Amino acid sequence: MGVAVQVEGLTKSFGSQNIWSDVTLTLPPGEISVLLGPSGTGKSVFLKSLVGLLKPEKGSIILSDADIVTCSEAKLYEIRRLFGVLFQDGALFGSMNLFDNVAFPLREHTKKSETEIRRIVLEKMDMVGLAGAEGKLPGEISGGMRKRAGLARALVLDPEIILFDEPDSGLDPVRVAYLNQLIVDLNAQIDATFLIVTHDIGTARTVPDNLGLLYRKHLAMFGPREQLLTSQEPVVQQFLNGRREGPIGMSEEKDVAQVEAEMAALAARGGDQHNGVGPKGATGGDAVPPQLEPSPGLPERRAVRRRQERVARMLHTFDPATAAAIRESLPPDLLARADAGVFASSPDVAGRHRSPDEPPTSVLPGPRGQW
Ligand SMILES: Nc1ncnc2c1ncn2[C@@H]1O[C@H](COP(=O)(O)OP(=O)(O)OP(=O)(O)O)[C@@H](O)[C@H]1O
Repeated sequence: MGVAVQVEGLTKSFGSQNIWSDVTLTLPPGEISVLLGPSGTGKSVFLKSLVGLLKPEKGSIILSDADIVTCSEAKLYEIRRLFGVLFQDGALFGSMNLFDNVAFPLREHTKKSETEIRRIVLEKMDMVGLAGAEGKLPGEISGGMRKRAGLARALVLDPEIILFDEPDSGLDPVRVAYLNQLIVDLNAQIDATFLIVTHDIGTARTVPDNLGLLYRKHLAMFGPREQLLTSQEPVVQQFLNGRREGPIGMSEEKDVAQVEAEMAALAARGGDQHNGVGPKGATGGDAVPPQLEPSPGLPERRAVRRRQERVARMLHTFDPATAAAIRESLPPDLLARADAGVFASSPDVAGRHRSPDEPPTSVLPGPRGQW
């Protein structure tokens, strides 16, 4: 099973430019989480902080009993081996064929024999659907295949956490659909903790167990997918529906009067309509579409039952819309226990973005009514 990553009070600046402050969330072990946010809100900076490539000034990132922010270089080197990272372009070496690209971490970081390396590389390339393409150069294959090769390389050291930086970038919608299925299939096979940064709303709606949104230098919200998909927060609704009307402007936030006028016009038109990126948003129709399941023949995702137990414990803390959506995902035994109040005093709310005592729908600090 993958490990949990507990981020607490994380703050990162470059000189006088604050990127984000006080980011607190837990990536539950083995679950798939998606982090959304307008361009430039620091999603990539967050990923780089998780692997210790950037040092936040404040806060902690705890996994496997170590704090990535403050641990020694030697410990960081050890911890990094728990991570696999899929960079945006696959980050392949152009002069090496796919076999050598995928074998690279094994040759760099292990003392395995070439026979063993060959077995592992072929197994991982098969897992990502690239069997037979070992001899190709990155320049000879499509963008989708390059992503798959990058993913195979991210898998070779058997990571417990995999970070995906915009896996859908540059891919057509069909390739994105295949890649999303591959991500879910891999999660079922290896049960590692996944964090995906994406702008793709269809991915955000259908792939993850948990969703988060970075906005205005803070984590606006992070929680079970149902919490964001049913959220009435204007910024969350605007983002998940990919529309212009709302607090998020072209390059900065808009003023209150403009947002109010836009929202009134939107309501007059009947709210969010189908926008071609998936089922309707929170104000209409199916706000919480079914989550992608592993392909036939693959094992069930072990994270599913763990997550059901986790969210059943949190059920009493959610607003009615979120609780109703979560109830639909729970098996009868857990529902019965939740309704009997068995979990009511449980402190276990992993995946929260704030303390258990605060309402889970609380969002950004900031002047009331600004968005
Ligand atoms: N090494 C660095 N030094 C200084 N500033 C940086 C550095 N890395 C990132 N930044 C700044 O941090 C901000 C956030 O960048 P980041 O790439 O994390 O955003 P993002 O949310 O991933 O954006 P996008 O969705 O467009 O990929 C940007 O203003 C960027 O210029």
